[in-house]
Amino acid sequence: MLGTITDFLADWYLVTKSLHVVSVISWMAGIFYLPRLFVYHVEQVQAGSTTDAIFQTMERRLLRGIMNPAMVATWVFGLALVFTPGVVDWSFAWPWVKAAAVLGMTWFHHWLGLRRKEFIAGTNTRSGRTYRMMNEVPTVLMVVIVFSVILRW
Ligand code: HEM
Repeated sequence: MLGTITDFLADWYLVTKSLHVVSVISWMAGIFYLPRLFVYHVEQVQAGSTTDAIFQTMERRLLRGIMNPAMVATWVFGLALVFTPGVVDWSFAWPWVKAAAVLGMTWFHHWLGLRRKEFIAGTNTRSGRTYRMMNEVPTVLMVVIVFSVILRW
């Protein structure tokens, strides 16, 4: 049974990896853009206005329509790669570094989701500057992830 699954994963390795990268690109597009929307939302938009409603719609569609499915797909195809024979050697540092950075990225995604709920409730307390600074978190994590998965130390 287990042999059948690993054979299947080995046969589909390059397809799984392509789908992983496609999902990653979609997830990252949203993860970089949503905090930018929050910056404009805080700095330019009056709570309760029509523009507020438009921003909330854009934020909901980005998170629910793109980022959530893309994150799930990234995890599914990424874990399929982990279980593909010969892909990950846990005696190296890179899989651990990547795993830590990916958990950080997943935390950041959920942090953005919580902030979106505050915008809906009209209780956001964070400044545009905070959202600008938080935008650097996924940038740093992305650099760490790409270097670890490609250099494979
Ligand atoms: C969510 C959990 C994730 C898991 C479990 C995971 C796991 C993996 C594994 C095992 C590989 C295969 C490495 C190989 O075949 O050489 C891989 C490839 C890759 N991953 Fe992920 N990954 C995840 C998320 C991410 C994220 C968030 C990014 C980017 C921000 C990313 C970027 C890449 C890239 C670019 C490759 C292709 C590397 C290459 O072919 O040399 N992954 N991933």
